[in-house]
Amino acid sequence: MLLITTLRRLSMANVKPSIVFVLGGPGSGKGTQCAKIIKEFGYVHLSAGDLLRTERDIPGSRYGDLIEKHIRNGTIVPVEITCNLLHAAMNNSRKDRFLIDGFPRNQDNLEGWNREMAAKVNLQFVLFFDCNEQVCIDRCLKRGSSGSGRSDDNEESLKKRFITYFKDTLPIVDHYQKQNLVRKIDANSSEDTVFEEVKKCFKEVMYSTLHMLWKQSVVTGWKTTSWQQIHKNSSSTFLKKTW
Ligand SMILES: Nc1ncnc2c1ncn2[C@@H]1O[C@H](COP(=O)(O)OP(=O)(O)OP(=O)(O)O)[C@@H](O)[C@H]1O
Ligand SMILES: Nc1ccn([C@H]2C[C@H](O)[C@@H](COP(=O)(O)O)O2)c(=O)n1
Repeated sequence: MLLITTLRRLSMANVKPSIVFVLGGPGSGKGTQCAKIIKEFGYVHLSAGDLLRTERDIPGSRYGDLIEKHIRNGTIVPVEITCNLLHAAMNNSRKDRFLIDGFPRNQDNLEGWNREMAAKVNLQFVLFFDCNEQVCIDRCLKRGSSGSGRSDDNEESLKKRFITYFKDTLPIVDHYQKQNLVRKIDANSSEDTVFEEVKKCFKEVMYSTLHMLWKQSVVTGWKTTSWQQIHKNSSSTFLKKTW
């Protein structure tokens, strides 16, 4: 146990915040799954959409009208606004691991992030929720009729949001796929079934990071137990508590 805690500290010696981008169509379950991930694995959840809605609702915000126009039209707010909100939320949290939900959503988002933030963080992977369009639409309409209060949970906005998703967001997923960074999850089934897949994915990434750190510690001559011993000790309860 002590050993792995030490390994983790070593990993943070060179600290850059770790980021997982969470992408998928409107209603694919990004927010729902992020809520589960933070409980199990201790990340901070930052939803670009939520940050924009909060900014829109601040009385006198100079961006309020612009944000609302984009939300209703299903188009994407200029990256300078979204990236600043994300950056501020990361700084304010004082934590070092973030799920960034609903970003980057188009080429402008990607370029702005690469300009301002990419070098300051460690992008772990992109979690991509692959979900049938009609399943997503039904979920969002149900969310709207159950009182979400969202101005875009209606058929007209959803049509536009899906046009943006197919035209602008999927190419961003492809971009990261080419770098082998995408972990695709089938998001059509129940919340719990989807989460089982999500958990597998996070555990794989964590073990492979631990393994890399363990190999480094061996290279630098640090006395360690065998990898098998570490693997045996790092149960999922352990990962939940310490990772
Ligand atoms: N696997 C699932 N099965 C059925 N309903 C689900 C599932 N996952 C989420 N939902 C429901 O579908 C709706 C949309 O889910 P959620 O808000 O998590 O999606 P999202 O991808 O974050 O959406 P958006 O991009 O519009 O913010 C919610 O009402 C949620 O309770
Ligand atoms: N990177 C982003 C994320 C969100 N928005 C705007 C436009 C979206 O339709 C809306 C809702 O986002 P969601 O809650 O579905 O993630 O917010 C954006 O412009 N840029």
